[in-house]
Amino acid sequence: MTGSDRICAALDFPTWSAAEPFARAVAPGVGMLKVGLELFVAEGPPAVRAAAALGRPVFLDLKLHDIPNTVEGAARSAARSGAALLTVHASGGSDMVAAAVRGAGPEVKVLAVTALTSLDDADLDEIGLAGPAESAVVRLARLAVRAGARGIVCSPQEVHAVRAAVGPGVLLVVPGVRPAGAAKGDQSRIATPSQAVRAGADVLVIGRPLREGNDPAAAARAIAESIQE
Ligand SMILES: O=C(O)c1cc(=O)[nH]c(=O)n1[C@@H]1O[C@H](COP(=O)(O)O)[C@@H](O)[C@H]1O
Repeated sequence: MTGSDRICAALDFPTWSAAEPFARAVAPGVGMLKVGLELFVAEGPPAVRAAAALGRPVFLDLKLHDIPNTVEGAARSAARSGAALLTVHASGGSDMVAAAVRGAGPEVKVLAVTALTSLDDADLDEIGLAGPAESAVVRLARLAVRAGARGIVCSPQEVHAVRAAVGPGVLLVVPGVRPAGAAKGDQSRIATPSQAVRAGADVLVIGRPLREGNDPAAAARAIAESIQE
C-alpha cells in the first residue's frame, strides 16, 4: 500500500458544490473519500454518487446507532447509494452491528466506531465507559468483530491494542490524526500520521489538516510522503 492509498479525505462540507473543488483536488492523491453527516444530511445519496464518480471508493460515515431493525433498513438503503464502507456505533450492541452487516450486504464493509476520538478519559467516564480509553475501545472492537464488522474505527492511541485483539484481517480506520503542529480542534486522542501507521492503522481519516490550507493536494502529498513505507 502506498502512503496516498492509506489516506481517506473527509468531505465535511455543507453542500456538494462546496465540497467538489476540494474533492477534485485531493482525489488523485488519496485512497478514499468520506461523505459524513454534514454533507449526507444536506444532499443524500447523490453526494455519494458524485464522490464515487471521482474514481475513489466512498466511505459513508453515518455512525448509525438505533434499534437493530431500524439500522438494518438504514444500512440496506445506504448500500444502494454505492458506498463501499459504512459506519455504525459499536455501542449499539452485537445485535445492532449484526443487523447492519445483514442490511449492508456483501458489497459494503461495515466499520464499527468504538469511542469517538473527541472523547478523553474524563468524557468516557461521564458516559459510563470507565477508562482508560483503551480498555473500552478494545472491548467494543471485539464485540463488533464477533458480530460481523469488517473494520474498526478507533483513535491512533488504541490502534496497537485493537490490532492485537482482533488480528490481521480487520481493517483499522483511524481518525484523530494531526501532522506535527496542526491544530487539534475538538479532537482529544490524537497522534501524527506516521505514529498512527506505525501503530497499525490501515487507513487514516483526515479532514481539517487537508482542508484548512490553501493547497489540499500538496497537504495530502506531504502526509503521504510521511507515511510511505
Ligand atoms: O467515523 C469517523 O470517521 C470518525 C470517528 C471518530 O471517532 N472521530 C472522527 O473524527 N471521525 C471523523 O473523522 C473526521 C476527522 O476530521 P478532522 O478532525 O477534521 O481531521 C471527521 O469527519 C469525523 O467525523
